[in-house]
Amino acid sequence: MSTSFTSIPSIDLSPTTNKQHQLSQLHHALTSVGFLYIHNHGVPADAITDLVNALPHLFSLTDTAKEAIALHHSPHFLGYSSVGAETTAGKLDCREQVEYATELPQTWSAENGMALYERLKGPNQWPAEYPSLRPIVERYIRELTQLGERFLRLVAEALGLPLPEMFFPFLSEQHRLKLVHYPAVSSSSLSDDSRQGVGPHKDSSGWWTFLLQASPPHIKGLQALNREGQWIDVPNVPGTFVVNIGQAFEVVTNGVCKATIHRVLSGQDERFSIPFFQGVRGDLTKQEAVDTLKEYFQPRRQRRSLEEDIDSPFLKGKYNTWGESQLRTKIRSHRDVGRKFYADVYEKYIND
Ligand SMILES: O=C(O)CCC(=O)C(=O)O
Ligand SMILES: [Fe+2]
Repeated sequence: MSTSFTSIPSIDLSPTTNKQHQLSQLHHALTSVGFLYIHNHGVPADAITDLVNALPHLFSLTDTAKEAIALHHSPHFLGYSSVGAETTAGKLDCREQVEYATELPQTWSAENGMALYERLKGPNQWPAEYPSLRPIVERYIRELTQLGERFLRLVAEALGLPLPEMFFPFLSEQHRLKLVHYPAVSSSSLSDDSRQGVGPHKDSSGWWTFLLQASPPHIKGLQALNREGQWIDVPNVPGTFVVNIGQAFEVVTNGVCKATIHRVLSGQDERFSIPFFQGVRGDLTKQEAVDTLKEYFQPRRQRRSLEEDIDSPFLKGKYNTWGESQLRTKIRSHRDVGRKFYADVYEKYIND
């Protein structure tokens, strides 16, 4: 569990910053907060502004154009989904989104014996009405892939691992990017809990999340939960990414680095955001995740069981690989896609 932090630390990634100070700040953020900002991150400003400027245009495409790239056309769960298509913590979220990923060919086929979760990898859907979007998104994914690797080296150092690339073998070749639009709601009469943009959750789809808040700083919404049960605002600080731990990283670090619960409240202004989910390799097994780096991560207190202390559906679930656990989550959240492309396993994943 995260501590009773009341603000989110910010780490300077500049190569010229004081290294000792940087690593000790990072260590604190990793083990006590689970949420941080990074600045001087090295991603070129125009790679960011090009994408930020694209979002209002993308989401103002016609319903027909959005339908043409809808998620239900894609066995890879890539594409557009409309407001009300997702629930989190048992309640409907209020956001529309387009999901992209590292552009890959589909190599899975029913005949070639590859694991079914390999079918999550495949090509994106690009809107014909907005051809200039593709190079902008592809460049951004490339830049964030590199940022993710730079950051992971520093994390390994801050956590005292002997080699900077010790987290790399857990990564997938596929990272996922969501372009998200929270429409404005008339919120004057609503309590915080009823303005659900996205409900309370830990990031379950990746290793680390790098989030770009893509609306002006006065537009709030993102909040992280501390140990006292207080929601702490995570405002948009220009020039930063918000970085947070995903559930697989929590497992691999033996619960020493926690994935912190967060949510988004909708407001009277629309809001845009862009989370990048660093991908985890599909064939990673529970055993491997738990054992590989265990010697470096001793929990601070005695625990009765691993599952008690590490709150991870992957660890608690029936399925042994990360890939299968992800596929199950995707099918359960987007049942139309599941029924259409994964008929053989649909019932199993819905009812297990
Ligand atoms: O929109 C945001 O600021 C956060 C979104 C988020 O937490 C998510 O999509 O996992
Ligand atoms: Fe999230």
